[in-house]
Amino acid sequence: MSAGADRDYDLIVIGGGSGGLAAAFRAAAHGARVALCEPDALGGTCVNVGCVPKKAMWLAADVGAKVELARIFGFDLPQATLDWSTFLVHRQRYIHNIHAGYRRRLDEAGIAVMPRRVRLRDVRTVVCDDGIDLRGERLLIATGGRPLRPDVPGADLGCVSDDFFRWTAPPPRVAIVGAGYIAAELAGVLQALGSRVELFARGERLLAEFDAEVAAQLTEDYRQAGVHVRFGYGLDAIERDADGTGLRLRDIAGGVSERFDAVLFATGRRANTDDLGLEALGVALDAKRRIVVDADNATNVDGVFAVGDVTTDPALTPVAIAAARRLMDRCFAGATARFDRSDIPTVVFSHPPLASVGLTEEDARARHGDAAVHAYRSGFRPMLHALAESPQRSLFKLVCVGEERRVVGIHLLGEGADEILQGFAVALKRGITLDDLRDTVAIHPTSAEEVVLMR
Ligand SMILES: Cc1cc2nc3c(=O)[nH]c(=O)nc-3n(C[C@H](O)[C@H](O)[C@H](O)COP(=O)(O)OP(=O)(O)OC[C@H]3O[C@@H](n4cnc5c(N)ncnc54)[C@H](O)[C@@H]3O)c2cc1C
Ligand SMILES: NC(=O)c1ccc[n+]([C@@H]2O[C@H](COP(=O)([O-])OP(=O)(O)OC[C@H]3O[C@@H](n4cnc5c(N)ncnc54)[C@H](O)[C@@H]3O)[C@@H](O)[C@H]2O)c1
Repeated sequence: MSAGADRDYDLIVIGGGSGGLAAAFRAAAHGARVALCEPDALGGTCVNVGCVPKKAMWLAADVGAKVELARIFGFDLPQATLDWSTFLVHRQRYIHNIHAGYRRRLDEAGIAVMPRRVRLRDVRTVVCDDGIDLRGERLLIATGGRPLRPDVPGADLGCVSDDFFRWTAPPPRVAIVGAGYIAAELAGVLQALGSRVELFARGERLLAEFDAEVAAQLTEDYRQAGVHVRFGYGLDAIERDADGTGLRLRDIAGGVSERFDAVLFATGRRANTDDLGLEALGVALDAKRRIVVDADNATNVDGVFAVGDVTTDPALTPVAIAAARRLMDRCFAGATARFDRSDIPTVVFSHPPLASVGLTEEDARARHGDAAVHAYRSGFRPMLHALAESPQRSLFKLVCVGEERRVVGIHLLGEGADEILQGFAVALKRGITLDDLRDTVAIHPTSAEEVVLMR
């Protein structure tokens, strides 16, 4: 460990989000002297404007939908409408408790927290926005990303996901632009919580990275739930109505949409690499201005590392955390293991949720050839929805390769899929075959049993 002046550290972490905090805690646990620089709320995107408040809204929407099912079953209940201001107290109290937990753990770990925005002065020094220099043997950049707006006239009239988390009531009519994770998630939440939602996708499908059939079933479920989904939409501009009461989308053919109370852009994110002084140090960035890291999360500059959304790694909280912990184990505990980026499971918290691990059928065919790929699917109405005669359907799918039918992809859309996948993701990583699944006795009656009963 380095000796030296007060402001010398073994590690300086820039950014106190998922990756930065995980790194700071792990390095300190190995005995390193750590400084963590974070000008905003601890926890970064995930805790403040990402996974956590999003999941809270998803849970509220899910409860509301279940109340509607309960009314169909015969429970004597009024129509479920959420008073957002009441719920937001619960959501923000939960987040406040996370902040307090981090604060306590940082103090206990002896990590110096600098509530400062910083930039790199040289490969061992960062300068805080109050002019103070900090020196570190190693620098870890974990500055995450921010929402990106499309480059069209009137884009500033629209909102992004950060703004969504400041809303205190659902806008009556919302246009969502985009077709990725955030568009799919917020469309479901807003529709279930009382907005009328129209989703404008520029491509021909939702969730381009996910299995096409499963994404098509989600589109169908959304349409059944009342979400208007439009594909092949070329956005040209956002305009405010002459009387100032609403917003309209103009498409590239000159067509003008209906009136909306809010337009929400879910059109991707941009890495926070501006104003960090990276160019001057020669830190390599890709075309999207993300930091290029190797398998060890090292940049091309010795002693400068990066984790999380600011890098080319998948933008998921558990990825940032796992990469950070492995890196710190290597830096400060002599470990050699690397973060294994294969078969990362993920869930889109849509309504119903879509859980996925491994290869889509399309990817498997491209990688292994058509003849080697065998897809198995089970489309069904989950019991809860069948009882209520609600149209929502589930689609579970397995993608297998070779004679032994090794399972290389599991894609689950439906009630409970978010909680079902984790265990099966372990099995997939262990290299199971279709026969291993079939040899496992089903748990009945569940949705999960469909995974082991597929023929
Ligand atoms: C709406 C939404 C929902 C999401 N839902 C999920 C989900 O359900 N599951 C999931 O796995 N992932 C989800 N994600 C993605 C997840 O939030 C990110 O992958 C994760 O937060 C990345 O962590 P990070 O540490 O790389 O960056 P961040 O969490 O963004 O943290 C970066 C931190 O760096 C700080 N910073 C920036 N510049 C500086 C500077 N110059 N000096 C000092 N500090 C600086 C910022 O203030 C910030 O606190 C979601 C994202 C969004 C936007
Ligand atoms: N449940 C989760 O784990 C979760 C939830 C939310 C976000 N995230 C992470 O955050 C990342 C960012 O989410 P996101 O939904 O913003 O990005 P995304 O990359 O998932 O989707 C962006 C969407 O915007 C569209 N788009 C981009 N530019 C456009 C334009 N000019 N006009 C119209 N459409 C445009 C793209 O075609 C795509 O459909 C995700 O990739 C994911 O890694 C994860």
